[in-house]
Amino acid sequence: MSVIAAFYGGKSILITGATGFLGKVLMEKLFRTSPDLKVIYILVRPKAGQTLQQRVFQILNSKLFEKVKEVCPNVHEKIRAIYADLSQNDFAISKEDMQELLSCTNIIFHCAATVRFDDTLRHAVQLNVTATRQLLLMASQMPKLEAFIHISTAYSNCNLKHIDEVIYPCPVEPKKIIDSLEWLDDAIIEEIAPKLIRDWPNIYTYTKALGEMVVQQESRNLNIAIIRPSIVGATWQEPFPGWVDNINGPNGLIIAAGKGFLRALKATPKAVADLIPVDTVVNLMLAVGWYTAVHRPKSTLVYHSTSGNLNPCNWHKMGVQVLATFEKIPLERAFRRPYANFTSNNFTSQYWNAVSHQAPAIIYDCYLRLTGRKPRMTKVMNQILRTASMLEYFLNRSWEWSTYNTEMLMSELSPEDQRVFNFDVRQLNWLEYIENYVLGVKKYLLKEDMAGIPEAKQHLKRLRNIHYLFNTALFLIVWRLLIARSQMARNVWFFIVSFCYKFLSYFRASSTLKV
Ligand SMILES: CCCCCCCCCCCCCCCCCCCCCCCCCC(=O)SCCNC(=O)CCNC(=O)[C@H](O)C(C)(C)COP(=O)(O)OP(=O)(O)OC[C@H]1O[C@@H](n2cnc3c(N)ncnc32)[C@H](O)[C@@H]1OP(=O)(O)O
Ligand SMILES: NC(=O)C1=CN([C@@H]2O[C@H](COP(=O)(O)OP(=O)(O)OC[C@H]3O[C@@H](n4cnc5c(N)ncnc54)[C@H](OP(=O)(O)O)[C@@H]3O)[C@@H](O)[C@H]2O)C=CC1
Repeated sequence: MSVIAAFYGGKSILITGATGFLGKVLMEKLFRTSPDLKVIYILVRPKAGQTLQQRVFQILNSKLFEKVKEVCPNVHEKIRAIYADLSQNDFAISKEDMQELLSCTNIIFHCAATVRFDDTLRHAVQLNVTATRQLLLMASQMPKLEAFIHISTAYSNCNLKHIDEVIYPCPVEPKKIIDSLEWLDDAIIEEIAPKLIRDWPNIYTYTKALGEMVVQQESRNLNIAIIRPSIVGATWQEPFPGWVDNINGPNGLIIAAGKGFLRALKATPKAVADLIPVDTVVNLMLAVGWYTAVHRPKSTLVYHSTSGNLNPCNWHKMGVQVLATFEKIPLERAFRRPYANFTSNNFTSQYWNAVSHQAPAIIYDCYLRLTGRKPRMTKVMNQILRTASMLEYFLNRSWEWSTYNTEMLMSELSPEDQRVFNFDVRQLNWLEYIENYVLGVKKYLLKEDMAGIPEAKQHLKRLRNIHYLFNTALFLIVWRLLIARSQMARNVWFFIVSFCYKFLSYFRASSTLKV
């Protein structure tokens, strides 16, 4: 019997960010392994014209929750969606709902955040810092609270090379930033943002670092732990391999590569690709929730959920395997054949951008114009290149994250818990994982049918023929122009033709002699 699964039985659990990538996998695992839990409160806002109930209905009826429905048929009754907007005062939660949350919650998993790298400083601080402070304040008024688990990121201190499982101070106090944002106008905030974030690469990682400081400063007597995942990828094993549902991080790049839009990337081939499967992160979160509540460590413990120091993979290996999978299982209606080139050199990268990305997009848009359609490829290409350039910082560096706390926790688990809540990334087979990941992107994110694979392969063959035809035509045109304009080109051409002629004559003569 799993000790951790039993621990969550009968508990009231509050999850923020439950509609996000990590949040959904967390809920799924909780319902599947502890179907006798009392209730999961989720703080949700209406979005994209959907009410709270519609959003919950959609999640529970998704493929991800298929297994849950078998083990926990009354899952609908155990989930309680509470209207909340984390960027508002008191989260805009009604008095009755707040009362219920304060009096009943046993465990909090705080996953909500804005993960956009280019968000405004005001919004990112509101979500990643102020909302964390507000939630801690709420937590301090919860008499039954046993543990508060805060999800940060392994990149919150990416301005350092070696990162320990400790909270590092930020140069400016979070409180000072929160206070000043109250009276500064947006234009001034955006002007001072680059000065504030200093050597952090973007607003996201900076505000996540501030969020950790807030956790440390406002922890009062609470049992708190911080989890820092690196780049969270598709599921490894549970509930099934390869599940993924948004275009963040690697996912967008995998699609862009598979569709033949992205054929080169400014990345250091040997740099560590620190991906961590989402189910591994969730297993660690649940183990940390149990450990923090039951063992009550004296200080706030930080746990790294990373793969680089235990089972490293690099971008080259990852890129090669992504391409190998596209050979077997191509995406439908590709723009060009998938091809990949990792380069860390600025000049080469700009060359590839011009030749492999911008030129084909312009040519295709000309074709669309000529055939009376609206050009769109240049816009799509620019968006992909913008995203790729935002991720460049992470593709050209390696970090060392120590994992003492994570390994200590692993050794504290019973063999059964180590199996049910496995977060030992040493057991991960990268080649298999990446293949399932790419397959998952095709099936669950792009919703492409496997029956369409033969047609997709046929389409790639046609693209290859077009490519050869195009290159031959280009060569002939360039050659014709050169011959017409340059005496030297004519001389070279004359030399090549006469050399070939002499070689053929010699070959014919010698074969006649042999006979
Ligand atoms: C030898 C082999 C060589 C191979 C060579 C090469 C080939 C390559 C082979 C492949 C190899 C694989 C390597 C993988 C590398 C991975 C590196 C990852 C590093 C990650 C580090 C992460 C570290 C930190 C980790 C963390 O700690 S946390 C999480 C990380 N955070 C992020 O990953 C957010 C980033 N992104 C943004 O910050 C924003 O995306 C931004 C970028 C500003 C754009 O922003 P923008 O241009 O505005 O575009 P969007 O608004 O995003 O969307 C644009 C359009 O897509 C639509 N759309 C948005 N969503 C969705 C959605 N769900 N579902 C459906 N559609 C959506 C939206 O509707 C809009 O459509 P439209 O309206 O135009 O029609
Ligand atoms: N994905 C990754 O690679 C990594 C993620 N992390 C951390 O993990 C956590 C979860 O990330 P992930 O699941 O990927 O992110 P998602 O973007 O998928 O999910 C973010 C969640 O936060 C919610 N949210 C955002 N703004 C508000 C708001 N104003 N009010 C209420 N809810 C809000 C979203 O709700 P809605 O659906 O309504 O938008 C969504 O549920 C974050 O803290 C992130 O920093 C850390 C390392 C890597």
